[in-house]
Amino acid sequence: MTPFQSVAVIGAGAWGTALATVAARAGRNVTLWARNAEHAARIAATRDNPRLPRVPIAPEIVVTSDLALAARADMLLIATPAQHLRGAVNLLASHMAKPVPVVACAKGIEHGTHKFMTDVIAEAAPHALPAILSGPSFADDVARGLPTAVTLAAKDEALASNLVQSLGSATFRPYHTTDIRGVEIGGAAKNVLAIAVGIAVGRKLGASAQAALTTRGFAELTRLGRALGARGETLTGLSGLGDLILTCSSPQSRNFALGLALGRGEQPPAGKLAEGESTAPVLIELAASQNIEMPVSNAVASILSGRSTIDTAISALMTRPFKAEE
Ligand SMILES: NC(=O)C1=CN([C@@H]2O[C@H](COP(=O)(O)OP(=O)(O)OC[C@H]3O[C@@H](n4cnc5c(N)ncnc54)[C@H](OP(=O)(O)O)[C@@H]3O)[C@@H](O)[C@H]2O)C=CC1
Ligand SMILES: O=C(CO)COP(=O)(O)O
Repeated sequence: MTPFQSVAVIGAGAWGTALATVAARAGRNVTLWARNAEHAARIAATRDNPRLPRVPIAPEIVVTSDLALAARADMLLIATPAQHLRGAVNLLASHMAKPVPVVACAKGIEHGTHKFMTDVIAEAAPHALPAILSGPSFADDVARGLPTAVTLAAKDEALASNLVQSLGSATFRPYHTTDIRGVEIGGAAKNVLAIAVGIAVGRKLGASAQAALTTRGFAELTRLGRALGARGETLTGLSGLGDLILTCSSPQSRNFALGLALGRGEQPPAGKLAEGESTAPVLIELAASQNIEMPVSNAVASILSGRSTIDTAISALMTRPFKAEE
């Protein structure tokens, strides 16, 4: 029997709902927590979440807005947006009676502190056992049971492996690692880079430009990862290169779709969370503090803040001094 029989998912958005479905398929007793009591009641009654429409929510998943109930689970998955993760874990911490694994499922870096998600968990809930789950996985694909593989990292290898045993199934295949930082960097940076590639595609710059930007984006993600102690195999693995490839190649990605709209000169899709928008300014601050060059991410941050037009940013990227490829 798995050491973690019950799972609570905190945050009933698209990803939280998909993860609740994953845990139920793996045979766990699942609670899905929504912060809004009315939303929780509606999802519980209709077994449908407007944030992930047309994906039936299994009857055995308990949907609630009672945080004390959710906090009783053997493991907790936090699926809020990255900038709300601290607030959610702060609330949870007062209900956590014993040290339980708290798995960050958000992709980003906290504004102001430059902290990655597991560091935020460790600060907000000192008794938690922080972990992170990330990789190429669209909520809709995952919830529909399409084959998906991700990375799950915790400091302790046995814990990471037990978490994998608790969530894995024939359609959802997590790989474990102890390289928490590597997993966090890949998930945060790929969203910013996907906006860049979306812009290029929206501007009709061609398939060659799409491949070049994705590859040079990966080079800067790797540079930052190495500087922060990430392992090469994590950066080239599912949560790094894997998620970058997915997000930089599909309009199903909200980050890519945001870039696409910007590149076409259209209004970005309304009400869609694109984490890269929040991550871009903090990512380039973090890179600058480490003396790491991230020209593609810088271009995205400049465009989003209005400091640069798209055409100026593209021209600046293409006229940088020639250099050796690394
Ligand atoms: N969607 C996807 O395919 C994937 C998403 N992710 C990551 O998961 C994270 C969440 O994304 P996603 O679920 O798609 O986003 P959504 O916009 O679909 O949902 C976000 C959810 O978070 C809830 N929320 C916001 N603030 C808080 C808070 N303070 N406490 C509790 N809940 C809160 C919202 O509640 P309310 O409804 O009340 O506003 C909403 O239900 C992001 O970091 C994203 O990068 C990772 C992999 C795949
Ligand atoms: O993280 C994701 C896929 O791995 C989801 O990507 P978007 O947030 O860009 O939709």
